[in-house]
Amino acid sequence: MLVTGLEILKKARAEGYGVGAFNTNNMEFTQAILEAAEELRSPVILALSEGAMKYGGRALTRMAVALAQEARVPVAIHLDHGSSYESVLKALREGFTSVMIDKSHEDFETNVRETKRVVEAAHAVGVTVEAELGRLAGIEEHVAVDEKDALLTNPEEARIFMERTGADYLAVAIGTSHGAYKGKGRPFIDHPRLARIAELVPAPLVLHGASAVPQELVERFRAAGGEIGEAAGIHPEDIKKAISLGVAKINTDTDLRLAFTALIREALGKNPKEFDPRKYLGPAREAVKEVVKSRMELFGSVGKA
Ligand SMILES: O=C(COP(=O)(O)O)N(O)CCCCOP(=O)(O)O
Ligand code: NA
Ligand SMILES: [Zn+2]
Repeated sequence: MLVTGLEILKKARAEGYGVGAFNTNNMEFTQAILEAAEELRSPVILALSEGAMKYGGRALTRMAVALAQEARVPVAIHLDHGSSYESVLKALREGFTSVMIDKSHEDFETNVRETKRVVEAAHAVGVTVEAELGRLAGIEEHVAVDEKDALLTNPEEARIFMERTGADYLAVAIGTSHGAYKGKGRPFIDHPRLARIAELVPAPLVLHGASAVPQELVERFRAAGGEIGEAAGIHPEDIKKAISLGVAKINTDTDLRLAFTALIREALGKNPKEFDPRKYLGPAREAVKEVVKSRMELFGSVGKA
């Protein structure tokens, strides 16, 4: 059933498990994510970025909303990284049940003002809001303390920010970053900072840049002809610890992209004569579904629907 992001995340934080927000840009990812959720009886958040909205248009948004309504588990349709009030209004008009307004690159007062404006509009139509405070940045070990402070979420600021904006859940910067290169070896996660934020912010917390970038997937991608450098993601133990400290929404996009692309490269390499897209998109879809299921197991959302 189609529900708001807060309906899913409030329960998750209260009961100490995480729920995956998985990005989709097409039919195969959407099917993989929803099938995984139904098979594991897990709530799930289908995340569409502005790039996805541009790429998939009405075909994507109508499919996502319609399938979410028919789903036998709670599903929220979420605008990921909404960059403007106008972009959020478009998502609200498409029937989204969760919207992110990301003004984390602006100064504090601008972020508060813009986020508050989106909260008023979204709440007026029963949709819940994710905001962001702090700069997503992979923090290398040598980075000076004051530089880390400038980038990562300040716990006291987070409390004031949530009280002044009325946002429903908060994306925090604690060392993660988007993409396949999150830092050398085991990327830095500032768990003590997260614990302080969670003490001051009762709302569900959101972890961006949470993909694991597992080495076996990186190797498989390379073996199939893909080129990728020194890739590293967030260690499963860091995800579990973050959930135990108050993270309720965990964003995964890179791992799905790697799995999908590795399988397509393999299928095309294995059979140069093949030109039926179902023969390479189908196996790729299955690979995405397997990654989604393993993430749900890690987050503890299996059976929580
Ligand atoms: O936090 C994340 C994903 O983190 P990850 O990269 O660790 O999976 N996200 O918010 C997903 C970002 C998706 C960006 O999509 P476009 O390319 O369309 O702009
Ligand atoms: Na988001
Ligand atoms: Zn993100």
